[in-house]
Amino acid sequence: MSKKIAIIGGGNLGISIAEGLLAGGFTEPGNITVTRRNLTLLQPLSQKGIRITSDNLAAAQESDVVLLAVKPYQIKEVVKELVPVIGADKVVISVVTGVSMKEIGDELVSKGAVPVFRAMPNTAIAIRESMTCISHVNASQEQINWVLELFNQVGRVVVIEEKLMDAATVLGACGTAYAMRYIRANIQGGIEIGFDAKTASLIAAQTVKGAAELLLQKGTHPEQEIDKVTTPKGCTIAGLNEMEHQGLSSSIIKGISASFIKIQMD
Ligand SMILES: NC(=O)C1=CN([C@@H]2O[C@H](COP(=O)(O)OP(=O)(O)OC[C@H]3O[C@@H](n4cnc5c(N)ncnc54)[C@H](O)[C@@H]3O)[C@@H](O)[C@H]2O)C=CC1
Ligand SMILES: O=C(O)[C@@H]1CCC=N1
Repeated sequence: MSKKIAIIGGGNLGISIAEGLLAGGFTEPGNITVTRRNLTLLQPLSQKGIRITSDNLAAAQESDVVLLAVKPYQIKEVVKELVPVIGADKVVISVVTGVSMKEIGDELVSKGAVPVFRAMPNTAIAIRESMTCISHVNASQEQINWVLELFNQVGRVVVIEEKLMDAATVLGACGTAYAMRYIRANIQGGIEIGFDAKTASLIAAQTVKGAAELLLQKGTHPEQEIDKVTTPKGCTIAGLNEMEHQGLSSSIIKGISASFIKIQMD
């Protein structure tokens, strides 16, 4: 029988997850409940048959899987609220940045060995192109398989040690924003060299998508693919070297480190 899923915190990510599960046909709309305090922004989900409510307790009680998608500073209050209805028969999945499975488990200690997962997806989950990193504790192989299948439905998934979860947040979740900024810079450059914004956007986005698919489908290394493009004395290497002279790779590496340090500090 299909599991019922409660997404607690229907914001950017919570809504994207609900949309991705629906788009992939992973479960029927009626098996998904999304909660937030102000329901107005959840109306579009409701129109697709997803249940919406501001009642976290009822949503969790009626569900087999409780997916926590609130902000880090909100999670302890939410988990405390849900303690009466969470037990070892339920699966808790947290997508909350920087909050460990132990911190969540400690709030549930009175309920025994509750299966807790951490999942770090990104907003591309809405179109089933997420990269999701998963860690877990107290979970059976069946529960692990189900959670992996859930996130496989909405992109690619990899199991990691929890100690890498902050790094996963940066590379795999913040990474969507980094990629968007790179694409936007290409659009700005494209306009400067003559394209209208719409054409520049199409070319820039598809070119980045194609580059990523080359790596994902062929399993090659970026430098192998770069060598196929950089004709000797050609225009590509002239532009690429100028970007490196301006600090392209170094700025990205420093930015990733800055995001990581921010998580570690919070
Ligand atoms: N946005 C992203 O790309 C990613 C976000 N995350 C993590 O996911 C979590 C959510 O992030 P966003 O969706 O961006 O934030 P958000 O602020 O858009 O969503 C949080 C939602 O939780 C709701 N909420 C707060 N307290 C609540 C309560 N007591 N009961 C019910 N709902 C409540 C808020 O109304 C809001 O809609 C954060 O912990 C974030 O670090 C992780 C990976 C990617
Ligand atoms: O920026 C943030 O804190 C969250 C975590 C990853 C994406 N958004």
